[in-house]
Amino acid sequence: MRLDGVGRRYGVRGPWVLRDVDLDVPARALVRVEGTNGSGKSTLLRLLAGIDRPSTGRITGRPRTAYVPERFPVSLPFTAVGYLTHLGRIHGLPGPEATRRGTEWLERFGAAGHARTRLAELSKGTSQKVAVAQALLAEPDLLVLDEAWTGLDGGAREVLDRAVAERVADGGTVVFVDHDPQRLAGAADARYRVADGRLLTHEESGPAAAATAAAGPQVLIEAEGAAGSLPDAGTPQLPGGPEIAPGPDGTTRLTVPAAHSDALLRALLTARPPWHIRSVTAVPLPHAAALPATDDSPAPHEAPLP
Ligand SMILES: Nc1ncnc2c1ncn2[C@@H]1O[C@H](COP(=O)(O)OP(=O)(O)OP(=O)(O)O)[C@@H](O)[C@H]1O
Repeated sequence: MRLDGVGRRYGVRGPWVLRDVDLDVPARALVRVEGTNGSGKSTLLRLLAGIDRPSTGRITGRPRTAYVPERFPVSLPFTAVGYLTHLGRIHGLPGPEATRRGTEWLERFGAAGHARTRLAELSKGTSQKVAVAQALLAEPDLLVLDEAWTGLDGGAREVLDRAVAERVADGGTVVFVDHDPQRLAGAADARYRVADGRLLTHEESGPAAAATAAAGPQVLIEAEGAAGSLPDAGTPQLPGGPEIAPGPDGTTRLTVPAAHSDALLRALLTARPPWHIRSVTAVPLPHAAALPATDDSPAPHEAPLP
């Protein structure tokens, strides 16, 4: 499956929760997604699970997918096994096979005694076992787990850890979010972080990367536009978290690490109404002044944009 230029905002004027997400979801892989509260992890997982659609961009090549949402709809009028049979049929299984697999997963999770209990009467932990079982019984090619371990007892967490490993061993892909940084520690094939509306690889987002970006080359963008046209102006959601200062003739000067300048330019140019870019200038590194000057030192690059 592939995400190309995917963005998601809630409401036509809402702030962008995700922007410009390009992602190849590999086959046979365990993928961890991290990020602070409210950064957009669940939003990304809903897009990956296919239960929400991007506001912009495209998702192609969707495999057979199952999803454990962050919140389970407990008010549905089913017993646990009735619900699992129903969901199994939605996943394309014949009814008796869906019931067999559902019952088996309830047994594995130590919840067989609640097979005939109505969903509304289940404890939170047992509801979560049912939520996880409905996804596992489908044996999907892509399994999306949004904090699926939360509320499970220790034994059930181990069963889910094993089930995830089995899915990947069978050639599936599991994408998960979990608040415990030790969850499946060391097993993930890829790690991503949602930050400032962007999806970054673990390497791009680590403290070392942040420090390198901050200490590395900076770019000064001089632009003209209506402050109100940038929904995220002045918030960390603006790519690269630029330093913003008034410039000459009513312009605004935005300084960002060079690694984020393209993303910031895109944000300015796609704002409504769009900003006009006056100039983009590489800022010399602060320690450059301490180095002996040479005649062939590169001059700061200054490039007015069309
Ligand atoms: N259905 C919705 N309607 C409006 N805004 C939403 C909706 N769902 C999420 N948001 C907003 O999108 C942003 C990202 O939310 P999301 O739930 O994706 O973050 P998260 O990283 O999963 O957070 P948490 O770690 O707290 O679960 C938040 O500002 C949230 O308020």
